[in-house]
Amino acid sequence: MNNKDYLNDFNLQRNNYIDQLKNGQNNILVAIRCRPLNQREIEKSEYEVVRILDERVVVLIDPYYESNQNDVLRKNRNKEMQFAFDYAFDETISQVEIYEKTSNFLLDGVIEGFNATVFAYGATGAGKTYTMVGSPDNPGIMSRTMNQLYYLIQQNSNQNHFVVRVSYLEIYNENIKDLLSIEDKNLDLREDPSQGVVVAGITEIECSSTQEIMALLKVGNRNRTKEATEANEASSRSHAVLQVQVEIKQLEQGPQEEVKYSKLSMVDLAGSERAANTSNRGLRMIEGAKINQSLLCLGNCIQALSQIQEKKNSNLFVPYRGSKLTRLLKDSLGGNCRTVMIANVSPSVLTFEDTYNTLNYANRAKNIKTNVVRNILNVENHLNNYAQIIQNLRQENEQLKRQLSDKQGINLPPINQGSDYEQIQNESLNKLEKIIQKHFQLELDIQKSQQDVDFQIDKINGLIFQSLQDPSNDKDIVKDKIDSFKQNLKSLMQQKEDYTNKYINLIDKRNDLLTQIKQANLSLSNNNYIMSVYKQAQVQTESIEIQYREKKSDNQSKHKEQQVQFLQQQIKLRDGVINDWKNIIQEGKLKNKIIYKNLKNVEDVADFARLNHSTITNQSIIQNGSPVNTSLQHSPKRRVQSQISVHPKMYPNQQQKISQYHLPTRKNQLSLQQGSDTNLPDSYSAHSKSSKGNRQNQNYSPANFQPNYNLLKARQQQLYLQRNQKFLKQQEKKYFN
Ligand SMILES: Nc1ncnc2c1ncn2[C@@H]1O[C@H](COP(=O)(O)OP(=O)(O)OP(=O)(O)O)[C@@H](O)[C@H]1O
Repeated sequence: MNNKDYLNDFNLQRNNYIDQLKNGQNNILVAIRCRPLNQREIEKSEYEVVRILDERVVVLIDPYYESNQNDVLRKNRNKEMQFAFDYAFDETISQVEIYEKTSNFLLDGVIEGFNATVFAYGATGAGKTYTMVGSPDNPGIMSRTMNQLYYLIQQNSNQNHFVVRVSYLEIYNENIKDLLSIEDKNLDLREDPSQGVVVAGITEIECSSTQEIMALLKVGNRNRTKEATEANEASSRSHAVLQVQVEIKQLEQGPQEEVKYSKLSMVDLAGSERAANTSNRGLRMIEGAKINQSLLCLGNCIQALSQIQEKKNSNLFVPYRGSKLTRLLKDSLGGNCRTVMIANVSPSVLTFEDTYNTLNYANRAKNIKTNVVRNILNVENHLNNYAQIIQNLRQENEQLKRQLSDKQGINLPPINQGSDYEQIQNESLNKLEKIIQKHFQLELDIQKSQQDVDFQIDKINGLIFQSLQDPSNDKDIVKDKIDSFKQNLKSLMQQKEDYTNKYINLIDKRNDLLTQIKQANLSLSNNNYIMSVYKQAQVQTESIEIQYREKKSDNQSKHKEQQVQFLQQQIKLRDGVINDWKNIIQEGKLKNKIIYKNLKNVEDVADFARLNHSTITNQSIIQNGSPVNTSLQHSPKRRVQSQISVHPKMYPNQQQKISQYHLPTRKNQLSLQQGSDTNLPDSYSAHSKSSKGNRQNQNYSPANFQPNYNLLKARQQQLYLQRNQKFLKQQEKKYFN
């Protein structure tokens, strides 16, 4: 097989592998990126010990090979070590190419609900941050990935609705810190049954463009823990994790709404160098140890996961809990996740040990069992070619440098050309940043005071309610207590109003801030930056407000529940009272019957009836018959007549007479008693059993005064209900005013 064939073979294998990754059969792609020698390294005339071949093989030349022959530990190392990866990139690879080859394919899965993770691994100064974040002119994987994500979202927006939320955190010395929050506190990890691993209380910002996310990253990166080490002037001492949560909702839903979630994690790991290598002591050394601990744990997890894949044995233990980093990335590494690791190395001879460690680490993650031996043969051929090319380029480079310095009159522009403009911009930026932070700090302070007052108001309201609820409390004591509570409430309400007004004023002033930002005429990137500072602060105050409202509505619903319980008790009480009254009514009805039966004269009937019917004045009811003349309603006694019923069948011709009936005098009461005679059956008769009697007197017979029990009952019930209502009103007044 010639070189061309085996290259084609390589590419074919790689494409197949990426296809398998896309289909979920594999879960990790490992790439190596070797950066160019930096200025310092060139100045020190350091030479390169790394060669990259065919975008796949890394050859590492051991500079200490000869001297190590006496070292027992290093004796078996080869002079040239070869490693094969899915991709290996040399210093000529552009930011866009590296993105397109390693990460672009992940995005199709992300908008389908699959998790994806991209790591940058490597020693300090090897180029991790450059690969992940890049520079404004040459953005790295994070920004390009987000661009593609928003592009795909736009392409799919007619089928799905997407929400993108971003959080940015760092893990420093095994502590998690929110990089998008002003508050400097450690956050906890929690395992949520539906959402997987979550960082409790982290700021999540909904973003709609890459620019917004990059501006947030800029803010976050400023908060990141950095220190100068010997190897890197601005060495990141923490692992930085940018997590992008994507919520995918189908626009046309069936009866059951389906929402997919995916998490895209982009991780810029802390330098993997050994603590000894950077001459670090004390705290720096502890940092180094912690960094190494979590990276080791990450390596163990990756190895366990690849073994699960290899052996098809899902029972193998994955030590996620060994570090915060692996706990956080648990569902990004395992399950439905596709992981890309970009291991960064420096070609310099001085970093040989770090490079060797990095390549071994990456190799553990991706132990490609392809025909390495055959490749090595070809590698050696290539190696010679590459060495020659590099030699040529070096010479060319030196020549150009000499030409440049020989040229008279050409002064390279100073690096800080245009510094006046930059200085003004920076000053404005700093000034605006301070103003924004001061403003939002004030908002936060007012918000907190307002919430404190609100909390006290709720507390007092609760106390009032409690005092009212306890029936055993002495009424006067309760009244005194409530009066003093009310006094407090009044002053608190006043305070609350003052704070609310101040808060409203501050919110109005946000517009002034925005105008100030506009008037500062900042460059586009500075403007983006300051707007993200503004947005971050705004989101923070708003999220505190939302958190408070949620807490308050929780409290309110608890309070409402208490009130409902109390009212339910009241209803029970009322039902009990009504039942009691119903029984009394029943009893009263029976009693009435008995009383009516025992009434001795019409006067008594009238009095009793009046007692029970005092408010019914205009109704004339004859039971089962026609109404009695209602013209006789002047005196209470006459009124009684209108309510007395006579059976129409008994006295068909006497209706008129009855209607003209005048209440009997004392004189004829006797005769009524003696000569009572009616043909009324028992059910209609008030008290007479006799069917004989004088027709003359029958008008005066008590039998004619049949009481309307239904009416009585209705009236009684009406009265009792009125009394109950009055009672309930009194109760309400007592408890709620
Ligand atoms: N591929 C590259 N091309 C050009 N310059 C690079 C490249 N990679 C890294 N650099 C430069 O090397 C320096 C160190 O890189 P970087 O800060 O990315 O390292 P790092 O691995 O993130 O280090 P640390 O772990 O200490 O944060 C930077 O000045 C960066 O611009």
